[in-house]
Amino acid sequence: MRVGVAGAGAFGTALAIALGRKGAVTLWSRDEGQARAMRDSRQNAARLPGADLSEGVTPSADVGELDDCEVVLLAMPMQQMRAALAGPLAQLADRPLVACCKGIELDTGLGPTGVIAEVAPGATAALLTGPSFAGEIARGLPTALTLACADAARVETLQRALSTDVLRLYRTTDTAGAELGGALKNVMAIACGAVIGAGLGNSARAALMTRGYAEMLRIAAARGARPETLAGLSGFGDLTLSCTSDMSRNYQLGLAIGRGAAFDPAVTVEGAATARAMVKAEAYRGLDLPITRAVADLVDGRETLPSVMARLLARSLKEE
Ligand SMILES: NC(=O)C1=CN([C@@H]2O[C@H](COP(=O)(O)OP(=O)(O)OC[C@H]3O[C@@H](n4cnc5c(N)ncnc54)[C@H](O)[C@@H]3O)[C@@H](O)[C@H]2O)C=CC1
Ligand SMILES: O=C(CO)COP(=O)(O)O
Repeated sequence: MRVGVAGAGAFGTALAIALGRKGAVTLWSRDEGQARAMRDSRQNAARLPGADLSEGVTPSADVGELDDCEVVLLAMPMQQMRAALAGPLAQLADRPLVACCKGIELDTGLGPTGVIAEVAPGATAALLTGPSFAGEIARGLPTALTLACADAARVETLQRALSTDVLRLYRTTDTAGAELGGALKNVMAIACGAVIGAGLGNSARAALMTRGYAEMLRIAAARGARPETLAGLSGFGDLTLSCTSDMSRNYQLGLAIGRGAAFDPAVTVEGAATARAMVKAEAYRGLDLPITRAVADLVDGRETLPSVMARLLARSLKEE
């Protein structure tokens, strides 16, 4: 199956490299200069320096080159996906589209598959998510991910097409669960980074991860997602990775907040918009989301870490 990857950031490039080791992959960048540089150097120096493009990868800025791809991975940030789908990628609306982003859309409260269903209703909407760092995938290190698609037959075909000998995909039809796990773990990673950055300790981080997971389960239940999906790679797995690794950009933003340090606003940090989206979304009104609300307050500078911590610690004692 010929694979297209739309979006030549760190993750799109890493997935193209992994899949390009077993077949033909078109890696589409919206930037002609970047596509040319990748063709010439066989690297993506801007987003994934040091990783060689594998043999099967053809970089291109011509969206027409995605036409003969039977499946296209959408590897741009969550808040950019709607515009990309409605714009240059509109011609791909008749095939499986696999979102590779993690987040909740700020304007609508939808996850990635919800946005695909709205903008490209003729496509099969799927999601690839789970614990993985682009640099490690590009190096061929073993990685397990969740592939979610409501169409039970289609998800099996895609699972075979997108797995390799070191990239092991597990499948589920619970798209809501998979997208919530991937989106919300980023919010919790910001919270954990802030606690570590401020020197509040590993015990506090473990508490935040656990109570954050409880919050994720409450949100999942409100959206009709299956709790066992949250316990899998896309939820618990990715929560563990992002809340404990300083390779995570969401965790790094948290560290900067905790240390009172500056953070480059150009870095892709999905958890900030997701925290805002969760607080804003009508569907979650009335849910007890203290950590998500705290992260939204922190990233928007409405509250300082000491006052957020004081608020969390002053909550009434309750049953676990
Ligand atoms: N980097 C990683 O290790 C992982 C990233 N992800 C997810 O992948 C998604 C993308 O992240 P990264 O690749 O790391 O970000 P990145 O910052 O490295 O790259 C984002 C890319 O998206 C492109 N882009 C933005 N808007 C676009 C549009 N409208 N049309 C086409 N391309 C567009 C940019 O030009 C850029 O190349 C995020 O949702 C992230 O959570 C998931 C797992 C691992
Ligand atoms: O999603 C990721 C790990 O699974 C990458 O994390 P960051 O986006 O926080 O870097």
